This record gives sequence, structure tokens and C-alpha cells, in this order.
Amino acid sequence: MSTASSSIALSVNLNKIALIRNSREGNYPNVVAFGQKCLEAGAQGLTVHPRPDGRHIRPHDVYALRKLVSDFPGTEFNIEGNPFAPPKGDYPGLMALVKETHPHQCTLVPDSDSQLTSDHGFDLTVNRQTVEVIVQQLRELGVRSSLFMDPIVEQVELSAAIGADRIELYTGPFAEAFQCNDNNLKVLLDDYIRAAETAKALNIGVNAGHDLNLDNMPLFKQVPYLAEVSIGHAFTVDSLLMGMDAALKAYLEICA
Ligand SMILES: CC(=O)[C@@H](O)[C@H](O)COP(=O)(O)O
Ligand SMILES: NCC(=O)COP(=O)(O)O
Repeated sequence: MSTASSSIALSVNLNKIALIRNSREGNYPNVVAFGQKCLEAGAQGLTVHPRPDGRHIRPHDVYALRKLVSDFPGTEFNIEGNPFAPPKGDYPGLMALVKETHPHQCTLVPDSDSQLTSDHGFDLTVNRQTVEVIVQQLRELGVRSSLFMDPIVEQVELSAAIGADRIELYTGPFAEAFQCNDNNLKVLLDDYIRAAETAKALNIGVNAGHDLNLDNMPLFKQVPYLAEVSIGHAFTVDSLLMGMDAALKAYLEICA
């Protein structure tokens, strides 16, 4: 019988800080300075999800943040993105960024530029072979791979079969059901629990993220074996409401 997760690493996603910065010329707010404050205050990692259209994190941020994380031993840098999105403008492609910066973890996400945000996991019954090649490349680079996943046992099994190190459970539907107090919330939570238990049984790690926040995390922690959550959108809003130090403290307490 599995128990609720504790000691979950918090990786702060900096996309929304970059989004504010990009709404003006110049470098305000400074994404690297914000990331530094997060690490100084105890965040275990930083996450970025550069997209080809450059709407938030841009390649120069990825290089600078990689360097910053190196100054905080024990913390991790996680780059997310679609490995199949072609280079565009100064975006060299996800794998080029990974090769140049060698992050601790690369989370593969099947999103397209036309999506407002990430909204589904991989379907490995369709994309198994192409994703397996990328997972293998990451292994050769010594970068931990993680696959963005809906909580579907078959998909978790396929992730293990192609050699992924971790899955990242896409928590958008959970967050939405929580917010609406949906009747299906318990059923949905059970799906996440089953997916995490499957991953554990197959010896792959479990991350989670998307629209997690201070309200829904206490329930989501019922999902066992969570190694890391990446949180950006709600953390940025809570930093505005509470101040960043207080917000980070609250998130770290919830992950403890
Ligand atoms: C994979 C995932 O869920 C996050 O990277 C998310 O996509 C970040 O969201 P935004 O960039 O839309 O804020
Ligand atoms: N991988 C999910 C992530 O990085 C953060 O998502 P969100 O908290 O900005 O929705």
C-alpha cells in the first residue's frame, strides 16, 4: 500500500517572469536575479520551457540560468520542450539547447507553438519510435529524461519500455477538477495514483506539474512517489500576492 508523497523537490518554473520581462524592452524583471533568489531561498531547482516563438524564456536565458544553477550545488536545472519542433529565429531547437547546456533533466513535452500552454502528454502508442530515439540521445548525453504524460497506465508502461528515466504527470486536468469541485476528482486522483504506482513498479521516477498551487497541492500529494513538482504560473501569482520569499516558503512547506 503506497503512502502520500513527502520531500518533493520544488523546481520553480521561470516562464512567467520572462513573459513579464518580454512585455517591454530591456531586462526588467531580471529572470536570472529572480531565479537566484529562488535558489538562495531553498528551491531545489529551476525549470524553463523555451518555446520556438520566444514568448517567454529565450535561448540567452537558458544559457544564463544553466550557469546560475551551477553555482548552487545540489540544485537542478530542468529544460522542457518539444524535441521535434524545428529551429525558429534564434531558437536552435530543444536538443541543440540541451547539448549546449547539459541540464540535469530534460522534460519532453508534445506541445506546438499554436498551443496557449502545454495541454496533453505523449501518446506513445503513436510516437513510440521517434520519442525512443530522443530518450536514447539524452541517455548518451548523460541527461535525465522525463516524459510529459497523462495519467494512463499504458503510457507509463510504454515510457518504461523505451527507457525513460522519469515521467512528468500532466496535472492540468486535476487542477481544473479541483477548482470546479468536480464529481470526478476522486476518480481522477486515483488515475494519478495508479500511474505513479506503475512507474514505481517499473523503476522510473515520477514528476508532476501544470497548474499546481497552494490550494491543490495538499490533495495532489496523495499521489505517492513524487520526486519533483515544477510550478510557475501559480507561484508567480502568489509571489505578487504574498511577496516572493513568503510564497517560496509556503511552497517549500507544502512540498516537505
Ligand atoms: C510542461 C508544462 O506544463 C509547463 O512547462 C508549462 O507548459 C509551462 O507553462 P507556460 O509556459 O504556459 O506558463
Ligand atoms: N512542468 C510544469 C511546469 O513547469 C509549471 O507549470 P505551471 O505551474 O506554470 O502551470
